[in-house]
Amino acid sequence: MKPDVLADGVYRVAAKIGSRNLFEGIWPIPDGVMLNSYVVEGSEKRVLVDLVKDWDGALEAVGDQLESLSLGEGDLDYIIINHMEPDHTGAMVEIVNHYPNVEILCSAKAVPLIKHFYKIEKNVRAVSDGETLDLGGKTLKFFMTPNIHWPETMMTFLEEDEILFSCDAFGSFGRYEYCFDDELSAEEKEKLASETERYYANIVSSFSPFVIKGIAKLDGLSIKMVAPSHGVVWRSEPEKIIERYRTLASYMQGPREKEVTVVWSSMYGNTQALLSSIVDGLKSEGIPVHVLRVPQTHESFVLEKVWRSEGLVIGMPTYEYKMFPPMYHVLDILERSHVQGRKTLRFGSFGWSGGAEKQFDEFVTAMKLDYRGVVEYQGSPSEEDKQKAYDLAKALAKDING
Ligand SMILES: Cc1cc2nc3c(=O)[nH]c(=O)nc-3n(C[C@H](O)[C@H](O)[C@H](O)COP(=O)(O)O)c2cc1C
Repeated sequence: MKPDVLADGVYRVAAKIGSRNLFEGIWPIPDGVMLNSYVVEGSEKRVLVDLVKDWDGALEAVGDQLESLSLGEGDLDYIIINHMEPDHTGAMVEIVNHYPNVEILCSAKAVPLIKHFYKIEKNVRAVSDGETLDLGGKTLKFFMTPNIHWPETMMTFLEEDEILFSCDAFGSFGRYEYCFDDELSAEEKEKLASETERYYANIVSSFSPFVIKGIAKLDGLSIKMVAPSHGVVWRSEPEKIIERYRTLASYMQGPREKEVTVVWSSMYGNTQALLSSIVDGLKSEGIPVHVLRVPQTHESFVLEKVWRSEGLVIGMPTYEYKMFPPMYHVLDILERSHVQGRKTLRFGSFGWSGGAEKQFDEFVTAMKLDYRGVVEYQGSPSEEDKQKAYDLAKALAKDING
């Protein structure tokens, strides 16, 4: 890859990470992910904003691009660390060794993390909220935006070119042929939209109140480009991705989309036997329905759909006096991501004692679900069970549609 030019003296140096990797060791990335760093050259000082980890050749790729910008040994004055997560800092030791006199600028909360993760204490300086750094004709301004995504997170704004280096915020999964959103084909734009939403749900959703606060902090800034550390640079209408993130964050408290996500599992088909009654009942009200089976569908995709949906239906049998284990895992992920308040139904089969419902009740409480009831039956469902499921699902959809 070659560096991409954002403005005079401003470059993206990026690496494409392949699809065989899991992001954060959990989340599938069937279309890979971008690791973006940025170079800003003033007339006096040169800066690298965010780093990479040595992952799938990223360090070499970014190193080659830095060399092509004549950023050889000794030619870099500052490294800005917006966020300490190792996908943006993993190669810090190698990069600092290459630029031994470089000064690292970061938030106060990042200083001890740099010490403990990388044993680096020399030439590390905390910057404060609103502080500026003059590079000679280019001025960087720092905004503390804690918890988007870790407590030490900040963003960096290049005043003259009106470019926001936002690190994890406004990011997306996926690898893209081109640097800027307006260069993508219609097909790539579609992928970008859905990979932005899945990235948000998987990585950022739990921090939604901080996203809303962080966006409020950016109010009043004239932003020409949003340059995150994953995905593309938003150039065509940067306010749209900021608005999109505001909407995604608002799904935590609501309002959410008038949609229902049905998450179901079944060992021998008895729970599955009620699925069509549920789906038919929902669809009879014309509401969009997402139907996802677990464990066949990874929780990454389940979380994406549940995050946006006002309605949730969980189908699962009893297993060893408790919930079917893959569904327990999915609900645990949903709870950690602060999925709350969904209008919810459950259905499922048991053999002799039941037990799934008792354990599910704990999630109903923890997730503050607006629980509309359960259709639970021994063995296979009766015609009455099917009718009850249809009626409950229809009533749920009707209520959501308002
Ligand atoms: C490994 C295993 C453990 C089970 N444990 C229980 C149990 O503790 N209590 C119970 O009522 N049924 C239990 N069952 C029975 C199932 O809940 C029952 O077969 C149900 O119909 C399965 O639904 P499915 O066909 O949707 O998988 C168990 C079944 C299996 C295979």
